[in-house]
Amino acid sequence: MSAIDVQDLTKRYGDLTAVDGVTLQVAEGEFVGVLGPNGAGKTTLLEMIEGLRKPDGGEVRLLGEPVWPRNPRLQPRIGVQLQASSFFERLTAREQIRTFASLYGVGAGPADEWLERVGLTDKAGARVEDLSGGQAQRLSIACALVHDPELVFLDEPTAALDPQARRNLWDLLSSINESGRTVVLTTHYMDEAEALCDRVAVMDHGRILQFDTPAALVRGLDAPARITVAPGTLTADQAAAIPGVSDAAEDLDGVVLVTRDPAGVLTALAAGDHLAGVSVRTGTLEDVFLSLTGREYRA
Ligand SMILES: Nc1ncnc2c1ncn2[C@@H]1O[C@H](COP(=O)(O)OP(=O)(O)OP(=O)(O)O)[C@@H](O)[C@H]1O
Repeated sequence: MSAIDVQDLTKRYGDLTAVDGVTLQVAEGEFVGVLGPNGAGKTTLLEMIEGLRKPDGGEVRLLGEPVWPRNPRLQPRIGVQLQASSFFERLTAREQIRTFASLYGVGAGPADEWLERVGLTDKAGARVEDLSGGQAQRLSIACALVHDPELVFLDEPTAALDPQARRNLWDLLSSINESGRTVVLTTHYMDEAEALCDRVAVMDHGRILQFDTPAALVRGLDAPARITVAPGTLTADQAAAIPGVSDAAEDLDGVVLVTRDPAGVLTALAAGDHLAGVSVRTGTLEDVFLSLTGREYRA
C-alpha cells in the first residue's frame, strides 16, 4: 500500500489552474520533495494532500484512507507543519508545544524533549510572538512531530533559517525519515532536495514535470561534464586537442573543458601533469529544471 496515493488532482482559482491533474504515489518510508518556483502550486497541492483544502477534481488517499471529507482516523497518524501564524496566542514555546501534545494525548515529557531536539530549550519560557522567524519555524516543526506521526508534511521548513540551522534541521529530518516515517516537504532549494530526498517531484505551472530520484533526473539530462583546470595550466587550444573534449574555453576560473568522457579526459590531464586545481561539475537539479522548463531556476 502506498503511504500517499494522489489521482488526477486539480484545483482552480477562477481562471487560474493552480494544480493541474496531478497523479503521484509515495511509498511508506520514502522522503519526497516537491520542488518548484514561487506560484508553481506546491502549497496548494500539499494542502489538498493533507486534507486541508477541497480539490475541484481528483482524489487523495493517505495510508489507504480517503482524506476528504475530513477524516478523523487520519489525524493522529499525520503531522502537518502549520505556519507560525497559526500558533495559539500569548503562550510560551513550552506551553504551545504542550498544548499541541495534549490534543493528541501526549504528555509534557515528550513535548519538552521535542523542544530540546529542535534547540529551543533555552527559549521554552519565551512567548511565541517574541521568537525569531527561524525559532518559530523550528517550534512549528516540533509541534507537527510531537505525536510521532507516521506521515509528515512540511511546507518550506527551512525557508527562514540561517545556513547552520538549515543543516541542523536537515539532520533532524533525515533522522525522522530513517526511523521509518514518510516525509514530504516542499522546497525552493535544489541543494536541499538533492541532499535529503529519495525522490523529487519537479513542479511548475500546477503540473509535475518529472518525479524521480535526484540522480536519475540528472542522468536523464545526459548533460556533459565540465572540467575546469587552474589558469595558466594549459591553453584553450591545448585543452581542445585532448581526445574526448568537445569544447574548451578560458574563463576567470581557468580553462573549462566540456566532455562526455570525464574519466578519459582526467587521465589525459594527469598524464600531462595538468591536474592542478582541477574541478569537475556534472549536471545538477538546476540543469534539470532548465531543461524541463526552458527557464533558469528562479526561486
Ligand atoms: N486562495 C487562493 N486564491 C486564489 N489564488 C490562489 C490561492 N492560493 C493560491 N493561489 C494561486 O495559485 C498559484 C499556486 O500557488 P501556491 O501557493 O500553491 O504555489 P507555491 O508553489 O506554493 O508557491 P510558493 O513557493 O510561493 O509558496 C499561485 O498563482 C497563487 O497565486
